[in-house]
Amino acid sequence: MTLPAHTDLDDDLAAERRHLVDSRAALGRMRGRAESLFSSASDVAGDPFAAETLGRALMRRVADLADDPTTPLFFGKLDVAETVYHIGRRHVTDDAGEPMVLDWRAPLSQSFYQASVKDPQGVAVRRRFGFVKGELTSFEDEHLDRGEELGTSSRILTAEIERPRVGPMRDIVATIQPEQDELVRADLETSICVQGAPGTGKTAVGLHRAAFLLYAHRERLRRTGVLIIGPNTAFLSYISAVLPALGEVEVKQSTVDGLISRVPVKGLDSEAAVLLKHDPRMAAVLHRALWGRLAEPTVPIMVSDGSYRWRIDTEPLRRIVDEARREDLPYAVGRDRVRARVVALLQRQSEYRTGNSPNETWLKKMAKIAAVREFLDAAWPAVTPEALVVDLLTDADLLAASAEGILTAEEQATLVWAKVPKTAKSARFSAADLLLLDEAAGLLERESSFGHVVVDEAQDLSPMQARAIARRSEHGSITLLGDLAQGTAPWAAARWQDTLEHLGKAGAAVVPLTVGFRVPDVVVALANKLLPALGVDVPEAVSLRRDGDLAMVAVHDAAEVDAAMLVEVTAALEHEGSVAVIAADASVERVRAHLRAAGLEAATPEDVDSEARVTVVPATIVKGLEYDHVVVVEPAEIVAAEPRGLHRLYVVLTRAVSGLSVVHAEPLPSPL
Ligand SMILES: Nc1ncnc2c1ncn2[C@@H]1O[C@H](COP(=O)(O)OP(=O)(O)OP(=O)(O)O)[C@@H](O)[C@H]1O
Repeated sequence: MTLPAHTDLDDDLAAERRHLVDSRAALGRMRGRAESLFSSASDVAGDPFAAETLGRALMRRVADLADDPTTPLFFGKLDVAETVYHIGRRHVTDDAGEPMVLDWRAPLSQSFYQASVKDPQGVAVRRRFGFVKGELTSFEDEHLDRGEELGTSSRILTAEIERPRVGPMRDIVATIQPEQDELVRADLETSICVQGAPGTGKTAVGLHRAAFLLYAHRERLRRTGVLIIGPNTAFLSYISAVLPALGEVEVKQSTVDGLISRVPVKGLDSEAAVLLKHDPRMAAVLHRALWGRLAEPTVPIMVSDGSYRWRIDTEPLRRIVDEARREDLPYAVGRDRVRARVVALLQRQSEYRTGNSPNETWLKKMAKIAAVREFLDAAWPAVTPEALVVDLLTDADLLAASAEGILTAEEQATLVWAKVPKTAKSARFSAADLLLLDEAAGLLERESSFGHVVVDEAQDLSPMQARAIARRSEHGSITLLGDLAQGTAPWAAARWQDTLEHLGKAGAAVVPLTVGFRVPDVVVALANKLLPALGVDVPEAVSLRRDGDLAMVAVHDAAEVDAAMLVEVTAALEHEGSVAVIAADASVERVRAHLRAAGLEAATPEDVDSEARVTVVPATIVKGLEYDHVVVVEPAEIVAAEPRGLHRLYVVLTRAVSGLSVVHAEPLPSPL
């Protein structure tokens, strides 16, 4: 590549810096205009309601235009057909409305991520900018028209990947890779499943796709909403800053448990009961238990409205119930439908007899009148999710009838509660019961559907959890992100197709990501030794990172492990960036105490804004997180702690950005 003469380069840099200053000033004016519109909203709008609505929209606009001096307004530039376009986190226009910076999500910006020598898309030159503490300090050009292309050897990309990690996750808009961009910009109707090795950017892709869809379908998604589902609260706090940094604040983030928590958890299940309650056969059992409540009408309805007496025979009543049953509506909707049809029959009789249509009051009265209510309570009884689940788990006969041919007698016995609660409301539901309650609620009434749902660490979804998500994305699309090799739940998927089916998105394509941006190749090589033992068919990761250190520290005695850990932590603190000690859950407090005794107060993984540089993380919480330097304490103990311990160790070994130390007294697990 030929570099321009020294002075040209300086001139160029100066011009770009001027554009940065001008763009910032223009953004300030945009905000000023929005603010003055906001303060005069009540004069412009005709009535208080309109003023309120307009005010809210303008307030949002003012917030949208906030300028964060620590993030550069643009990070790239395209030279297309003699016109230049700066690409940044948001649109900035000058006073005449001409673009000064294009939003990275705009259609034209796509070429910044996708243009290549082979397919230049009209781009003559692509420029990437380097920043140091918000100051524009350098740039890097690719003259695509002269056959220059840097790909992953871009110095600016490398610097971004190798930058020390501190605090919460950051956006990657400046360096999204072509295969990531394709997933980010997949259209709203398309559901996709991304299988990617650790650190290939699955989480990043999911979050950027949410931001992209919100930009491309703002109105629709503002109405229906976008939901991000993550494995635990530590993970949610780790990713919580990414979307706001991209200007998107109206996205709901939750765990599956948070999504379905309709009652407080007070009960505890046996391991066998937990497994069963995550099994999709429970959906079939609940379905049968609910619809088994219907009973054939055996007595006619006889009512009087004060002036006349009306009668509906059992035959038409039977027809009404059968018809509604065949319509396959949610149970509670079906019940309302039956009531409405009974009232319609009474209405017709009244019209026939009196020659007049009865009024609203009459219709309402008939809908609630005792005879109609009694008929409904017998033929199509009302039920709550709580009552349905309590009945099923406390009434062995009902369970036997509902589970016949679905669950074995032994499985049924596993489910039955020893104590019958006084009322359904006072029942001590377990965490797994929440899944049954949610399933029951979904049988009774339709859930409202999000426009788009991103599910991270999806390999750990149980079929019943997937069904809970399916109910909330029935009319929307999903982005499913995960790695089968990192499946640690007892029900973890072995094939994506199964999960997709439970999610109601069987047609979604499974797309691999294989380029790793986090884990250095020496560390990847160590973790990859575990892959053959994990029983899944996934492509190995290829690391972009040639830097990075791996240290295997063997000590002779378990009593020396903590001291060796402290040596590794102290050495890691000599370098920039975050340090994590990952240990089996049972050893976390011991490790923390040892650090404290040495004067090191360690943070917890939930506390992403902590000043402490060292975090102690239980092995079961570390999924999805990353730290510059990771010290793993006693891998054998991590493996022994749970049935899928080797999968857990694979997760633990792939958290390091620049260095990994493995401290052990026990022999390493055999694949290593
Ligand atoms: N295109 C990119 N440019 C720069 N950094 C990137 C890029 N893609 C991913 N990264 C970085 O790589 C790291 C790993 O990304 P991410 O957490 O999204 O991976 P993941 O596939 O979800 O990992 P895991 O399987 O461990 O959950 C993050 O620090 C992320 O910012």
